[in-house]
Amino acid sequence: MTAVLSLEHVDVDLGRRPVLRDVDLHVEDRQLVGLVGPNGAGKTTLLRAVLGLVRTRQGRIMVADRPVRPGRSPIGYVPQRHAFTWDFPVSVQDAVMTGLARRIGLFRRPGVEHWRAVGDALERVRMTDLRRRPVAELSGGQRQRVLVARALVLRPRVLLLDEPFTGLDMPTQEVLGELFTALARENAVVMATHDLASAVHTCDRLALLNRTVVAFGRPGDLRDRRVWMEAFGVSERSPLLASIGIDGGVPAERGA
Ligand SMILES: Nc1ncnc2c1ncn2[C@@H]1O[C@H](COP(=O)(O)OP(=O)(O)OP(=O)(O)O)[C@@H](O)[C@H]1O
Repeated sequence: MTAVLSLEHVDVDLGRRPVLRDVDLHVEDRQLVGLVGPNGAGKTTLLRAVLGLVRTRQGRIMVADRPVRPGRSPIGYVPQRHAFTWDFPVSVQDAVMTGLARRIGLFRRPGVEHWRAVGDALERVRMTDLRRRPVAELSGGQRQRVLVARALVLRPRVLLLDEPFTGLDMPTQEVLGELFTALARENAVVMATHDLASAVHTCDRLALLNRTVVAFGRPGDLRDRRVWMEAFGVSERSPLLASIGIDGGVPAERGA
């Protein structure tokens, strides 16, 4: 199968400092890929490079067989929840409609087809019943769903999620993980996360990033503790290894 998102030999510098080096990553349709690595590994920079928001020094990024173009490639981006203003007096459906603002254009009102796209997106994240509720009244998990719906209104081929589990309790993480699994039946999904247990449990593939892709594979195949130690810069006594079942156990996972 061909990749819907591919990065080949990608280098990115920020402020003249090397941040990403020789990154290779290939994501197929209907794959849920977890992008994991320590603080400063370059996860956000990689997502921003895929969005065309930072310049690559060299290498190639292709989305749906075309070089990435900022704002034009079929990519849905779900920012971290704190990056969105939640105390603004708008309803769930209006917040989701902002995902179409660029397409609708300045000073034009949304048409029937735009409201249909909003309705479809809300249905996919199971928020139809709450569509008229002010966003200020939503829980963290519901807010995450609104942001996902806002990305889905553009009907992207690739969905990028930036730290979707941060600050959410385990039951909410589990329900969201199921949602992302369902979305990955129709889209390629790339999720940057610090939540290793959820990533191992939810994702089809993991990319271990530390300035470059240290390892890529099914969670169940990434059992060599040395690659985790190298990617995260931890010792073999680190609780990180135990938390993902590498320490003697076998990680539970989806789709092994
Ligand atoms: N605008 C910038 N100018 C220079 N360096 C930057 C800039 N933005 C980020 N960096 C550096 O690039 C590196 C990668 O940062 P990035 O935010 O991509 O990592 P991350 O894996 O997302 O980290 P975290 O998990 O902490 O969010 C860090 O060393 C950071 O200090």
